[in-house]
Amino acid sequence: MKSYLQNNFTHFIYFYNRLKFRIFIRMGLSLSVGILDGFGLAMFLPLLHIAENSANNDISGLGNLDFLIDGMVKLNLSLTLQNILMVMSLFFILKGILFYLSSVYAVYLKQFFIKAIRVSLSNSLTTMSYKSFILSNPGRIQNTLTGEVSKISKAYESYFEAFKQIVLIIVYMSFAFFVEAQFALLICTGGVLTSVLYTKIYKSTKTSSSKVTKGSNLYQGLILQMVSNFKYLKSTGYIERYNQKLLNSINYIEGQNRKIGNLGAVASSIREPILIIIVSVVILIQIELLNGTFGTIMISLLFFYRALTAMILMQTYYNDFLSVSGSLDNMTNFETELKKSQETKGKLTISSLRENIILKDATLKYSNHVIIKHLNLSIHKNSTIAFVGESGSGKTTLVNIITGLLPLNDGQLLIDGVNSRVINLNSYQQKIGYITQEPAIFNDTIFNNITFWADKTPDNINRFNTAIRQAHLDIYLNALLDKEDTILGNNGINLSGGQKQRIAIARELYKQVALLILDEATSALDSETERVIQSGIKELHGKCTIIIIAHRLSTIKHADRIIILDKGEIIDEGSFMHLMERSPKFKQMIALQEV
Ligand SMILES: Nc1ncnc2c1ncn2[C@@H]1O[C@H](COP(=O)(O)OP(=O)(O)OP(=O)(O)O)[C@@H](O)[C@H]1O
Repeated sequence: MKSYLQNNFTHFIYFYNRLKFRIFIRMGLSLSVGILDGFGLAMFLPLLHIAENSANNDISGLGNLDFLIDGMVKLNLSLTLQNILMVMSLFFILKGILFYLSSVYAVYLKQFFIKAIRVSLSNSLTTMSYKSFILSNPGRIQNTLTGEVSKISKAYESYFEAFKQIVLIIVYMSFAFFVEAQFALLICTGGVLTSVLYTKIYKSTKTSSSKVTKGSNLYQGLILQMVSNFKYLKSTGYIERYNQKLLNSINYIEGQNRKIGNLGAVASSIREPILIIIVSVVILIQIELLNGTFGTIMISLLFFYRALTAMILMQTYYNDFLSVSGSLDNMTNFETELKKSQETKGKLTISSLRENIILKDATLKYSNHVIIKHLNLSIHKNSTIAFVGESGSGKTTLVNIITGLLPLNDGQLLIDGVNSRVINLNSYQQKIGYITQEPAIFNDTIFNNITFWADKTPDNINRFNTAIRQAHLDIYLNALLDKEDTILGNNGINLSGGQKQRIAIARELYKQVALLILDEATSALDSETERVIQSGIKELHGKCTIIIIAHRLSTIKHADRIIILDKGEIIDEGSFMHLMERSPKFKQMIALQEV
């Protein structure tokens, strides 16, 4: 019972934190609708009396609701059939108006709630630290931000509908108690006894709901991997085997969904027969054993009919809520994890790189595994520096530190002498260009891909054309029917590897970055294009700071400095010629490449 209450309280707090006082406005409106409905229904009793005994104007039997009759008398309304019908209609008209307001407010609140969640999730994802991101499950992120949000919408809807029905049950029960307390008490006892039956159904529904959410997270992960590895899976014939994993996952999720559906079917089909049996037994007791009067029982029954309908609805909505409550728990945990995964935000904004980037005694670990060890490095503005070393020596990690993606465990990253911890990293990263082996291509036009959705002003078009020329994309672009408005397709599916890289290079040239990272950037280019790009980069030599991660040592001949990394440490550095002369390791690397 305690955990039952705790669970529901947790959910209420979750909703309250996002809706605040609005929750109570919604509840207040529902309550008012219920009360007006009760008043309207209560008018049936004097109506019954008039019908039974129209000559005799002795109207009583409303129990504690007699004040309604008194109110009419005070307003000088004689208790005629017309007046009673008029007052009753008035109550129902008012109820209709409030019902409308309540429904409109509920729609507004739902939109408000879902929008707040979507905005908060996308903001939190934007400011999530890179380290947390690489340790997280992409399937879960995808599933939570899309499918799960829709389920949360359903959870919200059913939770408040159930809540509303509870309010109505309380209102109708109170009216029934006012009219005939003994009868009401007997029915309630029966109601409480049956609710024990439902506890088990609720519990199983909740368990299955959590399993559906976990299954969906896994399923989304599998889909994402299938899409990104589609070519490999297809060309190797592994796709059928991989598809079997998807099918297993689908079977699991749908098995749980079927269980939830079956439980719902059991719950809703036994509900009415049970309730009718209770009411019948209680009527018999009331009339046969306790000598109750039929008139008051009829009005009580009217309220009970309303209360029982509300109870049936409440149980249906509550079961609906439980069927998606796993999503709500998942969302709560996900939001908490996202909060913990936020990058630390310095305040100082950077407008350009003025002098240098310095690493002082830098150490970075993954768990307890030291990847970069007490490394010292100074990169001067507008110099070109290359990182070389065997696979796994820490080149990419080092670049990730320099770009502020990975915070150091020890030591300092200084940008123009300022510790990166006090810098607003986003302002620094806005000055960085990054060209990787797998360039980021968006399913949009060439213009938008390169300018990152800039307006087509004459100035921007000029900059775009210059970038296109420098990246040697002009011949390709001119041959296209839609020119710069050509859509590139998902992940640049319509492009060759070399074209993708040239688009990526053009984007960074357009951006006019202060620091350009080339991570094996020319790997997918043919020799001629590579030569052209190299000359483009050479053009940039001295105009911006360039860091190159290259396996092909021929591409870094013109770098000002080459840093040789081994197991996260700098083991040598110097110009190409310099290292050729004195570094056996470098000579060995060159020799291996010439083979
Ligand atoms: N997310 C991670 N969790 C744990 N260890 C990691 C993670 N990412 C990288 N590493 C480890 O850090 C070390 C350095 O990796 P890094 O990618 O920097 O090497 P690299 O020199 O760029 O290699 P390559 O030339 O193959 O790309 C490797 O031992 C790698 O296993």
